[in-house]
Amino acid sequence: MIRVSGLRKSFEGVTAVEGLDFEVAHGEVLALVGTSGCGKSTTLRMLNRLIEPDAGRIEIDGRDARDVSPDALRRGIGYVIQGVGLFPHWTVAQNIGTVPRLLRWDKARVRARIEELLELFGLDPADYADKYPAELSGGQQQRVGVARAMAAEPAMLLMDEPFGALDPVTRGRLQDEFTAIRRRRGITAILVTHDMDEAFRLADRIAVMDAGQILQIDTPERLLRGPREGFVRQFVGLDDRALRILSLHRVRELSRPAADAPAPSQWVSPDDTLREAASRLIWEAGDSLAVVEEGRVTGEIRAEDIWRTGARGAP
Ligand SMILES: Nc1ncnc2c1ncn2[C@@H]1O[C@H](COP(=O)(O)OP(=O)(O)OP(=O)(O)O)[C@@H](O)[C@H]1O
Repeated sequence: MIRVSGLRKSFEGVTAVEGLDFEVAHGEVLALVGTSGCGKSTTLRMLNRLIEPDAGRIEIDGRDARDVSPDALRRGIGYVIQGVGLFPHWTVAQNIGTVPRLLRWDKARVRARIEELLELFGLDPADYADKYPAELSGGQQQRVGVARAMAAEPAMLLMDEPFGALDPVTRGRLQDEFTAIRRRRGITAILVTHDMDEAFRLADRIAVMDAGQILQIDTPERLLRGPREGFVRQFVGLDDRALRILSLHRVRELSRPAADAPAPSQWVSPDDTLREAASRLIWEAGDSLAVVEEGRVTGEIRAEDIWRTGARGAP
């Protein structure tokens, strides 16, 4: 658990962060969003003491960050930065093994962990472990960067635009991998992103920042339904808020019972979002769709239920 209170930082008289207070619970992902220069990266870098705050307190799992040496702190916190920052003269395996080696894990354990992470991120260890960063695509490097940050199973991950500068397909795939790993393992993370869709997709809560302050910190759905200020309204994009709310919910939440049958030609899976189901219903001009798992109908989803979920005042 991370607890930040009264955090401040200025650079030569320019205020970067002004009186930040927030908490991140164990297993929670918090996204920091806001316009360029609002203090997101400075906030992250104070958490791992790459920048020392002018005032305020950072507590990580009950310990004041000032009482832990910067090196020890960073070994316990995975850090992913935009542009990856892999060591170019080290292989993929050496890059991923950096922190475990610093922590003096024995060789076999380091090797096993590297293989496990490469597999988790869809990179076959036999093909990739001994490659150098320059031999990988940008998306593969980015995956290795995230794998490296997670290698020593840190209590916390700080991610600064980890999936930025990728094509939408690769970004989507990495976001899905991150979500899958989170479900399996649990990850406590703070994610800086410029992409609101990414924040809605990955975060449990979102902090909207402006001029070094947090204007509102809330779950994606509460931000969409109740933005408290003009800036937050603008930032979360109210024009398509109904659709954004639908993308936060899954078909399984609204699936009604239906008779067992083979899958018809048009169907959705329980893990599809309501937004995907709505899009398909509009396309098919239908009122309902079969919910299918492993080739059999397991339920039915109705348009009226979906519309109600996206409506103003829905619970
Ligand atoms: N080392 C530094 N020296 C001087 N000013 C700095 C330094 N680091 C950040 N700043 C200033 O502090 C403010 C906040 O910067 P920060 O990088 O935290 O913003 P950001 O929200 O992460 O921006 P972006 O989205 O563009 O990455 C900016 O005005 C920036 O110019």
